[in-house]
Amino acid sequence: MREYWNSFASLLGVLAFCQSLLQLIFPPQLRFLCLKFFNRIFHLFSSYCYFDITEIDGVNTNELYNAVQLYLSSFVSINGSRLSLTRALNSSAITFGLSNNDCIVDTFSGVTAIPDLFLRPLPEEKRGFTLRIKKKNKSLILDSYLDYIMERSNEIRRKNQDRLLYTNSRGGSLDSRGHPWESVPFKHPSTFDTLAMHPQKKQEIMDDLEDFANGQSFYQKTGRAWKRGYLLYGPPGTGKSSMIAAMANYLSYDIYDLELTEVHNNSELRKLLMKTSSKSIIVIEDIDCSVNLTNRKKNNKRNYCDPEVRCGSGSACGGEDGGNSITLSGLLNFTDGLWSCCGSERIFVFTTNHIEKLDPALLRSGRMDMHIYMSYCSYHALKILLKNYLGYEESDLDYHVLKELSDVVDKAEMTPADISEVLIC
Ligand SMILES: Nc1ncnc2c1ncn2[C@@H]1O[C@H](COP(=O)(O)OP(=O)(O)OP(=O)(O)O)[C@@H](O)[C@H]1O
Ligand SMILES: [Mg+2]
Repeated sequence: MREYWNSFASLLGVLAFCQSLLQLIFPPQLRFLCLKFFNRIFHLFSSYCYFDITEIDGVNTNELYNAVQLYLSSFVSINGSRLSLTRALNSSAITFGLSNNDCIVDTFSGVTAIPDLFLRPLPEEKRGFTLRIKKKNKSLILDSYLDYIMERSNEIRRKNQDRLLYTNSRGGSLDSRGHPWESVPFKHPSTFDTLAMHPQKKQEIMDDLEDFANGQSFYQKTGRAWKRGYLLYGPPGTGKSSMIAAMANYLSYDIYDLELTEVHNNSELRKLLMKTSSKSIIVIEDIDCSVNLTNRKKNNKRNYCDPEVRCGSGSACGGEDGGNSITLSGLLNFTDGLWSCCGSERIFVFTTNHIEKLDPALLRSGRMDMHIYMSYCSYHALKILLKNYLGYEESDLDYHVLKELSDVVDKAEMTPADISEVLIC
């Protein structure tokens, strides 16, 4: 590594010397021609090729430049003698960057040969980076290395950035950038540690989420869209919304809270879906209340004008796109159809207090992969609440008190929300 650095640095030194010599002796035009000539000679005999990644590409900003900048921040240690510090919008993390004329030698092991990659910031008047690759490795690694940088930078960005909670509560109107979603930083403190439920069930859900997040190759191999559906059901105050927040915090995903009553038709639903990003949880809360989703058979036999298969307040007819309400089939397409696969690594979560009101089509396996019953407070859940609110471990409590609690808690049919209120007082 050091070898490459030294040879490159000495080459730069020679070039800088030639340049200053030229400045002294020749007029600017001749100087320019000479430099061009030297450059040609240099590149002809060099075993490397060079790529400039500039900040601005014509009038557009260069996405690759930002990606490289972020990627390099993962290399630079705080011990460096001179570093640039940045903090991006919506980010709580500070990233480090190279200052001018510093360079980094990277090795990329995605291919058989280990290529020499050399990233160096361009001089200040032209902000950018130079990437140096051995000529013989150029075709072998260039594309895959750049893809790798883009992927890594997205990962770093996601890790550094505050997660966002999106809503479509403005109805169908778009913001100034043409986005149908509005967002605020997502700061819900619920985690799987604070969630009161049976530890075994909790672990099952965490394992399932983990498998999903790490399952890219499985989904590719089996030809399945990389998405997963969870249906959370149970009485009010049993932690369905808290579970969604815990999932998002566990996986570091954004949340899209879809307000179905604000969606006018199926095509609008599709557009909303298209504008969601990967690594996100798309939530429809209280699905039985937001839409009338019963009796899909009628939906199939009759037409979309049947008020029983429509949702929202409007009931004007007009087919899938012309009307002002969405249909059950539109919603099923949203979660399951071809459009659900635009983007990847997305989780759908539906919640309901009344699972019996939902159409079997929504419940069939494959559509909602996991049905999670959020129950009244059990003894195990109670122990977690006692720890959260009062700091009591099981060992801090008297055996008889514990026995009494375990006897009464199931019969009491109290929700974790009820018990939390009692414990706060
Ligand atoms: N399982 C739980 N673990 C920890 N806290 C809980 C749990 N269930 C409820 N709570 C507490 O009760 C409050 C309300 O819970 P939450 O909103 O998650 O319930 P919900 O099931 O979504 O209710 P709803 O059906 O009315 O939407 C939470 O802010 C949390 O403090
Ligand atoms: Mg809720």
